[in-house]
Amino acid sequence: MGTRCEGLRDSLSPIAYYEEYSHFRLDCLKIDDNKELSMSANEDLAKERARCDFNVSEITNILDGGIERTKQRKKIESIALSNGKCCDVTPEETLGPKERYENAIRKSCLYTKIVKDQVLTLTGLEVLGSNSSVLRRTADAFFKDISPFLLHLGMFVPTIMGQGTPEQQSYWLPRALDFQIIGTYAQTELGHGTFIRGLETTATYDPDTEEFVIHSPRLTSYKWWAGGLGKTSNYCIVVAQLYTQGKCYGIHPFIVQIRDEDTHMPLPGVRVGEIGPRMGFNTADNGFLGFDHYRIPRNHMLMKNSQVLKDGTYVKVASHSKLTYGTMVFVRVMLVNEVAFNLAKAATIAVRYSAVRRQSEKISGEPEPQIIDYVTQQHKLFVCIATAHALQLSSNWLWKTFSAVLADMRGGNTENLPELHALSSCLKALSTSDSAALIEQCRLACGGHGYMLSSNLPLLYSFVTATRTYEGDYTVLLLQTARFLIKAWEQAESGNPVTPTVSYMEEAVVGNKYKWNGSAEGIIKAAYYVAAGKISSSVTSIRKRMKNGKAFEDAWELTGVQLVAAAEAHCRAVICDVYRKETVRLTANSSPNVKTVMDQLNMLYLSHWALERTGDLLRYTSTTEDDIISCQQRYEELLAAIRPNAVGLVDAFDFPDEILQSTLGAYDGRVYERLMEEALKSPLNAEPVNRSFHQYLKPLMQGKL
Ligand SMILES: CCCCCCCCCC/C=C\CCCCCCCC(=O)SCCNC(=O)CCNC(=O)[C@H](O)C(C)(C)COP(=O)(O)OP(=O)(O)OC[C@H]1O[C@@H](n2cnc3c(N)ncnc32)[C@H](O)[C@@H]1OP(=O)(O)O
Ligand SMILES: Cc1cc2nc3c(=O)[nH]c(=O)nc-3n(C[C@H](O)[C@H](O)[C@H](O)COP(=O)(O)OP(=O)(O)OC[C@H]3O[C@@H](n4cnc5c(N)ncnc54)[C@H](O)[C@@H]3O)c2cc1C
Repeated sequence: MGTRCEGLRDSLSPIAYYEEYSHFRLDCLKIDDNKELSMSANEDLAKERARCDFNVSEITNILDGGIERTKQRKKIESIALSNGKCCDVTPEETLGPKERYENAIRKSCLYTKIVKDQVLTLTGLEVLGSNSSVLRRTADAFFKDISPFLLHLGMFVPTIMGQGTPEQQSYWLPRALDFQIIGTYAQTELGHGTFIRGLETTATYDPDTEEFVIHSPRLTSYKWWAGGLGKTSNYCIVVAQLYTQGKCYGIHPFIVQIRDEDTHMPLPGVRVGEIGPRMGFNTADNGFLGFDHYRIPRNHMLMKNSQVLKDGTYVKVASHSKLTYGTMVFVRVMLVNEVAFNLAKAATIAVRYSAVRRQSEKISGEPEPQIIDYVTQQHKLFVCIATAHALQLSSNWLWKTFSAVLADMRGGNTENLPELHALSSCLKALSTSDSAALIEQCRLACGGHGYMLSSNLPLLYSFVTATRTYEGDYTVLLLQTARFLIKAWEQAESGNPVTPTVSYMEEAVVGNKYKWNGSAEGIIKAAYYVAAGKISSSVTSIRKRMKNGKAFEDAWELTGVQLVAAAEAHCRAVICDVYRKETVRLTANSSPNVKTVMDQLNMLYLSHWALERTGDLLRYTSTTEDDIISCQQRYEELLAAIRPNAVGLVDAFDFPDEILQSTLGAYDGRVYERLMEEALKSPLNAEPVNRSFHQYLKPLMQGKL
């Protein structure tokens, strides 16, 4: 679909290509076969680029984290994309389930080989660290849906790194990084996903043989969902209840071989398969897994945080009981970046398409405007660009926070873990939920063509909406953050110091109402006051319920709706704050126009959320109706100010066409030509008359059925 992919069939024009693969002439579709479909770029998009008043690559560099990182990313992308093998001549989505999976494996192996042979030599293991987002982004040129290797790199390897002893790491990591073994992360079971203390798979230590016996006692204990488990992996991390010397010590991670390394047959005592069609992830062979008293060596328990000695003695090593949950925290941090990137893709597609698409008349008889000139369209789209920036910058900030806490923990200090857990939980929840909603908004903004799979918007949505559920459901994670907030509120009330991300509570506990001020800093402060107000209301409700005789757990449960809203408000304030501070910091040395447009986007985001939460502002601050009116006016002015730079802003995300994989979003804007080219690839167009006509339609129509 992108320029390099076209190279695969360079010798054939689209019409000739179609005729080659079909058996009837294009005049059936009423296309004049003397004319080529237009190969020239769309003029409206060219005009948009000409009117953009800032240096696009400056913003690209900011989003990448500096000019050197942009260069590095482009180098990796060009290595991976240069041979054109990433593209499918037959669209992935028109294949049957087996062929899709096989094709995904073919491409995963191809991509892995490119990474191993060419990218790793360039970056070293950095590619899995700070460059992993580049690896992830580039992978999208190979897969429209998901690679079956995602869990291997995304969770199997990180779990060994985070939960294995140095000896275990030096044994397993070289094999895993070289893809001699492929693994996944099997935690969720049919019966339990959220409540992991309730998992039912058991790992019972047998000191006589120095082995663990892994067992699935009932149907609900079957592992369910792990990506790449159904057909691809031969190893996996299994999270199971550890029993030794007759006592249960709770859930622990184990490395379990499930298939023969040579034949790939499931090993005796292992029952493994794929879970069937899903809304998305259909190339990721998500699987089920059960064990019948299956034995693994003692040293296959990942023993960094706790150990079982040869005689069965249990030894706790870690200073914090939740360190076994470390991989989940890591992935939640990664996911903020993941969804920012996917939202940026959707925004690019929808903004470019809106510059190409013309519809209706603003003034009777006048030419039809580009749909991006409707203010309602700008309202739908510009917040998507701003949110992609907000989440990208928040994700960089969260990564730094995560790295600092990790460094502390290496020195035995787990003091900041609760704050990291609270932050990563709510940022994961809000970023995935916002991104899914806004990607759907981008699809709606593209009208009927947005519904085409070839636009790539439906697949982006089906992927991102899953991120709201996996790695901790939205509500469940916000309730985790709420636990932290309520405790912090009580600390602040009693005059004790609180941690940096909740320091706003120290001022807010006094109970004064904040007077609205429409500056960026004023809106952020108001957002913190809204959060404080909601936390305070939740505390009051819990206390009232307890005063009326409820136990704390019941009072908490009954206050759940307010607690989730409080955690949401807290997280929104944090995102607004981080987005503002990072924008100011990162544009300090930028050219004036870059500074201006980044500031406009930031103000748009802040005003958007102020307007979305007017009820809260009126309730928890001294905001007046006049303040809301001026905020609305400012918001509309910002839409108009951003409009001329909209295409430049999405160009700054710098997605090659191969990564966007969209008929509507390609750089040259040949939307209609690409839609037709893709339609012509439909298997139903491979013959003029489908056999069902003779089998069913004709007998029906002739009354002979
Ligand atoms: C070729 C391909 C190229 C690819 C390129 C590779 C690039 C890689 C990047 C890719 C990035 C991502 C890809 C990943 C794809 C992932 C797919 C999906 C995987 C999964 O879904 S795995 C399964 C995840 N499961 C969950 O998340 C379960 C959610 N549930 C929980 O986390 C917990 O059960 C809980 C809800 C937190 C409750 O736990 P628990 O009951 O034990 O705890 P309590 O509620 O009683 O709380 C007690 C106490 O502990 C605190 N606490 C809880 N969790 C943590 C924690 N993690 N850290 C610190 N503290 C924690 C809690 O707050 C309480 O504290 P308090 O008592 O209040 O002080
Ligand atoms: C595409 C996809 C890929 C996945 N990949 C993996 C993988 O590789 N490995 C793996 O181990 N798992 C994987 N999972 C599983 C995933 O982690 C879980 O589905 C997720 O954690 C949610 O758990 P659940 O399904 O048990 O939902 P449930 O907990 O049953 O949630 C159902 C509803 O109940 C609500 N709820 C549950 N508990 C509470 C509570 N305490 N308070 C209030 N409300 C509550 C939730 O908010 C939700 O609305 C994957 C899931 C998906 C969709």
